[in-house]
Amino acid sequence: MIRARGLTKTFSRRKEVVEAVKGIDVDVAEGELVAFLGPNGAGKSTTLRMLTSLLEPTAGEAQVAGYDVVAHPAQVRARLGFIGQGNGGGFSYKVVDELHNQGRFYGLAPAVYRERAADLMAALELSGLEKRAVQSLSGGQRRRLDVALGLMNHPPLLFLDEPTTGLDPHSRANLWEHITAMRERYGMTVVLTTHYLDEADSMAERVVVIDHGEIIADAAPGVLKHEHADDALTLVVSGGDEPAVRAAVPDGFGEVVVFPHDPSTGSGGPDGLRVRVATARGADALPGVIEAFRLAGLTTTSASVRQASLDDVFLNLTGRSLREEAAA
Ligand SMILES: Nc1ncnc2c1ncn2[C@@H]1O[C@H](COP(=O)(O)OP(=O)(O)OP(=O)(O)O)[C@@H](O)[C@H]1O
Repeated sequence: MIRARGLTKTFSRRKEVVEAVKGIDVDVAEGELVAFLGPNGAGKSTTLRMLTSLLEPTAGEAQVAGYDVVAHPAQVRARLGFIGQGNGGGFSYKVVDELHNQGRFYGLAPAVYRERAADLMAALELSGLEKRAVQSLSGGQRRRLDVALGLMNHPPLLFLDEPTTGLDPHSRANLWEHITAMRERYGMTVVLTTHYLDEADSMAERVVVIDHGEIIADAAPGVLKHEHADDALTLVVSGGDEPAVRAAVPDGFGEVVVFPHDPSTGSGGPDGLRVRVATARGADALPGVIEAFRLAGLTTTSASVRQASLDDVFLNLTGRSLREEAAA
């Protein structure tokens, strides 16, 4: 559905030159749901705008839905829906008029756009809001209207630029439910950008991590975490000192950190130690560590596994925390 090679965008303004996208190669197969994940300014929107033919690349090429984005922008646009960061709906228009106008824009016959608008309003829980002015909708309703607008031409490919930014967690989850339902219903390929790590992790089948205009990783979230980050086991042990604990950790594990245990915050007694062990597949590895400790005469009084996150992946790849950058 998408094939981009060496896609590049350089903005020049006065003396400032910004290399927003630095020669990315990316393929998206029909039916995939792909999230572009990266910090602010990474180049996600610029990439999307090139792939939707809204912005001409400085170099490189991209075929989208079978057409070259530079040579055949009209054919590309006819085959995609694009939901940008700003709200598409005109503020004072009524919801239903917005949808009908969109249908007219795509050259649909009145009977067709009326039926599609009614259908999409029902599917996206907008029924009853037909006559409401767009400006009176809640943030979540506005975003669902944006999705409806993007789907009026029944596109085989849908692009969403940060669809859930600014929504509360409930509205974000709700919008995701609708996006996945719409995708199944229309068999669409979906490409979106986000800087919400949890969202990319739980919802996307494939995550393309983009930083400083370059793709630095591209795989399923589980694969990224397995390849680029470790789970962390935390055990509280007693019956031995730090050297004994370190010696008891079996070979093949990652970094081992030993802290004095604070008995006021958990089990282990006054002589307990808190041990953090980095490892792949933490849940599977934990029993082996507990058994190795037991054989070394150590007693494990509590244990937990923290699974690697996409933030760990980003941190290991870039030395920076995406979570902290997003918060900043
Ligand atoms: N029209 C423009 N003129 C000059 N620089 C631009 C322009 N558009 C984007 N940029 C710059 O290109 C870089 C990439 O921006 P882009 O909007 O693609 O990032 P992003 O990953 O989508 O970020 P965000 O999550 O904040 O939307 C940034 O440094 C940005 O300031």
